This record gives sequence, structure tokens and C-alpha cells, in this order.
Amino acid sequence: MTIPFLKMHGLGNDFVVIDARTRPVPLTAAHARAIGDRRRGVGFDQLILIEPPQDKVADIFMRILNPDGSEAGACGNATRCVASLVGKGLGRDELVIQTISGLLRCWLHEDGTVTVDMGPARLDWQQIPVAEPCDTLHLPASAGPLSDGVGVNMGNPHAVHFVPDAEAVDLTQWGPQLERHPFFPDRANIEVVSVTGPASVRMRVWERGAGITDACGSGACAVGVAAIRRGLVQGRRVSVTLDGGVLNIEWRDDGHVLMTGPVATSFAGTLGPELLGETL
Ligand SMILES: N[C@@H](CCC[C@H](N)C(=O)O)C(=O)O
Repeated sequence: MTIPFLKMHGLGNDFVVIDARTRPVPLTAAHARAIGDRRRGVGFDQLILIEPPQDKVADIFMRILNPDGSEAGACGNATRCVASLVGKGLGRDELVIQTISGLLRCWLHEDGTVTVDMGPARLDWQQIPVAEPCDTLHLPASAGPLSDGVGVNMGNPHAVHFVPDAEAVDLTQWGPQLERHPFFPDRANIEVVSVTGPASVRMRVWERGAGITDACGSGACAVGVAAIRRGLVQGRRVSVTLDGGVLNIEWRDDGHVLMTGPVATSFAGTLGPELLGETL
């Protein structure tokens, strides 16, 4: 079996996107690891499967796999990419994407950017989740210079750390330690953030199951929410600058987080037996 795919990215956060709406593509964690290996495979930050929806109000179901084979409940940048791809295919500028975490409404704009309603920010300690009751505005887990994080779940777990200079943090050293800290039973995506203006921040990310990436959409949402909760920015809109560019985040009064940013397609390719094995 060979499987066609598109390589897409949001701010350099790159995805192998497979359209499995008309035929099932039963990829396993082992397949994800093989395809995701940038030396042997195609390489990706996330593998995205577009499947038929299980909910009547949704247009598609989006499955998200990390390069370590783990499944994620949210991927903001891929949601924009998939919304753009599917929306253009259907001739629609508004659609609903279902994930294992819920339903996400998306809007395609004339300038090519996409807005996603990433759903409500979940802030209770059980929702992050963390190992024991605590104030999620001040998480007690630490590693090296990273401490006093803010816990936010955007369909996936994030621990946001405000630091004087986000560029100065060795994420390769401290990211994996915090990702797998026993305080985070589901592991966590780790963000380091410096405030750069009254409504702007600079963020770098260590993604759970992927490592350092150029951008993380759900992470930018978590960072916007954390900055607002801490009173570090004015208002409820935050411009988040990542290595790959800027995402605009709005935390609405009803608790939902809106993320707006660009979408890009790099190339089309095919996955063959050398990566999928003979069993698929
Ligand atoms: N790149 C993503 C996040 C992908 C999932 C994450 N690594 C996790 O395991 O939760 C984004 O844009 O949100």
C-alpha cells in the first residue's frame, strides 16, 4: 500500500497530513515513529490523519500523532492547516473539526490566515492534569531555571514559565526534564516566555513527544491565557512571537481561546512500504 500525503506547516511547525476520509489508514505508533524520523523517514512535528467525523455537527475528525508515537489531544497549527485544506476542498470558509478533545470551529479568511476556536482553557489541577491539588497559577514543579509555571490545558497539557529572557533558556536541557517530571502524569508541553510589550510576548517551546519546534499553536494559546491570568499583559488579546512567526491569541470572556495565524503547504509526497512495512 502507498499513501499520498501533503507536507504542511504553520509557522514552521510541520505536519505530514494524510486524507483518510475515503479509505481507512490504520497507522500505528510504530509507523508514526518511522515516518517521523527525519534521518530515515519524511520527518514531521506531528502526523495528522483526516478521518470521517464521529459527530454529526463536525465536518471531519482530526487525529494527531507525535513523532515519538504518542497521540495528542490538540494541535493548533495543524488545525489551521487542515481547516484551510478541507475548507477549500469543500468550498467553505467555516467548518468544524472534531478531535479527541472536542469540537473546534474554524474560519478561513481572505488573506489566507485561519482562526480556530480552540475551546475553553481548562485550568483546574485535575484538568491539566497534575499529580496533586495545587493552584495552577503557581505550579510547584521545577527544573533548573524553570519554576513557578502556570498550568493550562488546551486539549493538551501545558506548563508556561515566565522568564526574564526566553532566548537564554537551554530548552534542550530543561524541556525534557520538565516534560517528564512526575508532577505531570500525562507529561506536558513546556513553554518559556518573556513579556515584550503591553500585549505581546516572546515564546519558545519544548513540545511533548516532539522536542523543540518552531511554533506550537496550542502552546501560544496557553501562553496567552497564562499571561492574562498573571496580569502580565493588558486586555484579553496577546500577540505571541514564536521562532517561526506570530500568532494572535484572544481569550474570550466565555473562556474560549481564539487563535489566528498563517498556513502553508510545502510539497506532496507518497509513503511506501519502506516506511509502512508490508502489513498496511
Ligand atoms: N504543535 C502543536 C502541538 C502538538 C501536540 C503536542 N506535542 C502534545 O503532545 O500535546 C500545536 O500547534 O498545538
